[in-house]
Amino acid sequence: MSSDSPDGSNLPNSDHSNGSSKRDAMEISPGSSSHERDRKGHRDHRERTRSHSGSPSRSYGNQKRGGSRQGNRGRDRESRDSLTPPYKTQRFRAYSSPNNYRKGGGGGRDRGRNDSSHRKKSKERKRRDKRSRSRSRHRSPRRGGSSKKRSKRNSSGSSSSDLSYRMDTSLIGEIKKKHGSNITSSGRKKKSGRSSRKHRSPSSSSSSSGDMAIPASNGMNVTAMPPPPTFQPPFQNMFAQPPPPPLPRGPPPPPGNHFMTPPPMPPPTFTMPPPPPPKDFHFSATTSVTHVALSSIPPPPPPQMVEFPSSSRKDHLPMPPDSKRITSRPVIITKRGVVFKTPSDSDSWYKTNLTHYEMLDQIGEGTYGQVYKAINRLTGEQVAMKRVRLENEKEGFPITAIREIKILRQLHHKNIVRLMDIVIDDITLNELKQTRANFYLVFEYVDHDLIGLLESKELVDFSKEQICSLFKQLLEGLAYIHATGFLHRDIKCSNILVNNKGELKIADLGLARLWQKESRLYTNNVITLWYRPPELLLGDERYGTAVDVWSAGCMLGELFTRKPLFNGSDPFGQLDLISKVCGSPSPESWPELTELTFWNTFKQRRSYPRKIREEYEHLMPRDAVDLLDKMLTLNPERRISAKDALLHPWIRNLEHACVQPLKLPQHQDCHEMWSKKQKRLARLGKQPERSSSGSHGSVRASSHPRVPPPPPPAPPAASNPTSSRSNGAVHHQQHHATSMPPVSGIRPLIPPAPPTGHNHHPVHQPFQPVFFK
Ligand SMILES: Nc1ncnc2c1ncn2[C@@H]1O[C@H](COP(=O)(O)OP(=O)(O)OP(=O)(O)O)[C@@H](O)[C@H]1O
Repeated sequence: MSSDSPDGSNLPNSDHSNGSSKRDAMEISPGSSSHERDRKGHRDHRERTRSHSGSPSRSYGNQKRGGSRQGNRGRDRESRDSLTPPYKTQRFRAYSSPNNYRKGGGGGRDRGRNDSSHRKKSKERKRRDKRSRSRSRHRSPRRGGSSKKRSKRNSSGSSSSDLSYRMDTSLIGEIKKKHGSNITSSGRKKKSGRSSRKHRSPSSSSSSSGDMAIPASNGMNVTAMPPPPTFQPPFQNMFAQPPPPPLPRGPPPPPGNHFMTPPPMPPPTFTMPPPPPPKDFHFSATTSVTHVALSSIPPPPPPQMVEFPSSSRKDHLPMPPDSKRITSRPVIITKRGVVFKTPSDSDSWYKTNLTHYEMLDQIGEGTYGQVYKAINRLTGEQVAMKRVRLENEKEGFPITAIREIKILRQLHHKNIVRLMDIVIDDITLNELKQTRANFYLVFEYVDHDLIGLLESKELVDFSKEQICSLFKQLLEGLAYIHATGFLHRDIKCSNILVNNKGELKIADLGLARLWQKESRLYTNNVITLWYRPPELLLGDERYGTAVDVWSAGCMLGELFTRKPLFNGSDPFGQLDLISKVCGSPSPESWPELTELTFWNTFKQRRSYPRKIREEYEHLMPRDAVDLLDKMLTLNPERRISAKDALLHPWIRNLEHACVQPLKLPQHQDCHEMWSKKQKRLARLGKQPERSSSGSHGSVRASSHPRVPPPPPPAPPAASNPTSSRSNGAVHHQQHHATSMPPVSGIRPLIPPAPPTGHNHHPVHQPFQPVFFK
């Protein structure tokens, strides 16, 4: 049985504790004063002594006299009744002042026993205890404070009293908290009166100071806990009572009355004058070594007052726009040791909240929320706001969003979409605790995405040079991502944005992650199926930047053909489609193939020859086909890198400035969601709607002449699934346009709730990027 547990949890065995708890529960009433409790303590001790010396029945005889209820303190006390005699002595000493102990504790007052041996024993114990007490008073703080030593010194009274004292103090605080401060103060003062005067030990003095220091509202206040009785502060003299002022001397006695007048009192003398307290030392009743150390720490600088644009809502911003805080993290060091400078534009972060944005329309539906077009009311700038739904409280902030934020903050390139800010629902901090807030990633607004443009054949036509220019931009962005040590892992047309100036931006880095060659395994379940490379389809988990190059290669073909190259409906179906054009994978050209998980499962009955050139020569320039061939190499080790692709003759020789500017629809923003909606309407035989975002909402409507809506796109050829992307059976099925009312005037700030029954976590079909490595 361990008797020295700091929290006392393992003090008694269960039987004893139960019994004694019950017993004690009947002894002390909640309103009983500590004086009463002290008396009870004496009684207890007497009873215990009796019980110990052979009359157990009597030890329970005082049940009637005591109160009825008691909290922890009583339980703690009672729970120790079952302990061995030495422990009992300790316990009792711990709970009673030495004075009380002398009065009632030693057994000498046990009038029920007159045998001399017992008296002798009691006296001996008393003496022993006295010695132990005097020893403990002079013990150094270290000894007294060492729990290790304490646990060894099982019979040492000081350690136990130290422990019990702490418990006692905190429990008193608890009781005070429950019943008011008048419960213990008086009792304790009374109890410790004599002993405190006599010993002036920290324990005794702190009993009163402790009472005063413990606020009634917080009984467990650690700082208010007085030092243990055996604790001697290092600067003991500093804590000595200041000398009393010399007594006022009266006028000199008249001569002749000397015998009547008492001699003037000499000023009190001190053998050791109290030294002045050290500089910067703030005395407190609980001062200890720790406090000395703390006081030597320079105080923190005073908090800076920061001006928020909207002071009423400033508390719910993720971080205050304290410029000092932003400049305090000027560089980001990645695992690879790549150092990025924090961009200068990050200074503008966290300076806005949702009230600063006017939501115009929904333009996209993402994996973890909707994307809205909005206008910054302060600057008039158009932005795209990607809503991050906190659907599941347990899951917290989606990891994909965290990754996207983290990575985008490190990527700064003209061909990568710029993350401008993060804002939160316009709610107070209290509301935030109760409800699930929405976070918004604020991006620069880009007018179109590539899928929206490719599907709007009537509106957009690309020349070969324009495609080359776009593709070069894509490669530049991708080469940058790879050079900085990241994999995008979701390159596809809907994630490639193009603005009206013809600038391409890579978006959606929700699946991106840091990549280290040969370092570890990554999840295989990434990249939308149609853009997924063969190594992933065969279960490779040690892939690299080549996966993005394959996806980009698929996009190159798609830019010319305006339809997806390989639109399989499952991984093996996808692999089959790839094999028909790129040839069947074979260990001859790809030796590592046999090590891949699904290689044995994927047994092709037919072996297909490679025929990329034949397939695309008539659709693309020869050089472009050559690059396509290099990018769609089955063996990832032999696949061209993004960096090398930029050196390919078809790309290298292109000058962006020499390319005819893209003629993009200014009246209509072409995003995937809008495009899908048009197709749906066309299928239903309805007149296609103009997207509100296309006219830039009500804000910019007047600046753009309205043109007649474009004719509905031709219905998809359902018979041939590979003939058109718009078959839609597999591709981007997850993007359901919500029925947003057309914009008329300023839209409400809070975006509409997602439609009921809608899958809030649309995923790339048919795979679901759930697990990340
Ligand atoms: N900065 C932007 N400007 C304009 N439109 C954007 C912007 N960002 C995203 N979009 C539109 O929103 C759509 C969805 O955005 P995004 O792909 O980033 O979300 P997601 O949740 O990652 O979607 P997914 O599940 O398809 O990966 C895009 O296809 C695009 O049409």
